[in-house]
Amino acid sequence: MTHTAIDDGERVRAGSELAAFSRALYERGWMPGTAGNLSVRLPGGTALITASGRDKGDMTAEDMVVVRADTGEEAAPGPLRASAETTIHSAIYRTTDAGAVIHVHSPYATAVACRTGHRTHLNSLRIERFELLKGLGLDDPTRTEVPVFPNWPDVPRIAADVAGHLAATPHAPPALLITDHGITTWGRDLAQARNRLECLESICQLLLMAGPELPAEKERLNS
Ligand SMILES: CSCCC(=O)C(=O)COP(=O)(O)O
Ligand SMILES: [Zn+2]
Repeated sequence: MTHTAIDDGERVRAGSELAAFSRALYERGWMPGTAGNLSVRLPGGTALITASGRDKGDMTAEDMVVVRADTGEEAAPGPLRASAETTIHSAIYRTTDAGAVIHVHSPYATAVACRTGHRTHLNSLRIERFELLKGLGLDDPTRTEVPVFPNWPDVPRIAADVAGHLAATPHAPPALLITDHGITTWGRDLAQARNRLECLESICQLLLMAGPELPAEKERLNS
């Protein structure tokens, strides 16, 4: 099967699952005002991703676009445009074995991304000791460094940063933050990516409740 010949039954099944996850994440308040995007890897080097600018609380299987998994190029002409952030999903599919990617603007992770990130440099959020780290599938579940990327207006530039970081960091956690923007997680399927997102959103809530300064923030303030 080539990347343009997607089995229609598979496309509708995957599209229905994407739509259901999107509606559920919207209901939690994590995809306000059309924010966020989700994708799944499909056979034949493709991926299915949410269309750009749609109300994420009102998605159906028809609101999805087939793209090339490795580049994000739309696989066939059609009326819908793929998410404006498709290249970030492609960067993850190119450099990991992820089967699904979720990006949301959930409040606690986004607040931590705002306070930890740098406008022009890659930073990272060190997380230690939280029991919820065990939900991320890490080699060492006692600690991790979640990268925090600059929110370049040119999305492919964010994607290039992400691809470079993941290619150079074999034990990177299945998650990233974009400062002033949001959080992205991935896993073998949407359920695993969503569970990892829940763990990180909860950890970020706890970090914000635990003290006035975040670890990376302290370093940044002292530098
Ligand atoms: C109103 S949110 C601005 C764009 C964004 O950050 C996002 O997550 C949604 O973009 P998409 O093109 O996937 O709708
Ligand atoms: Zn976004």
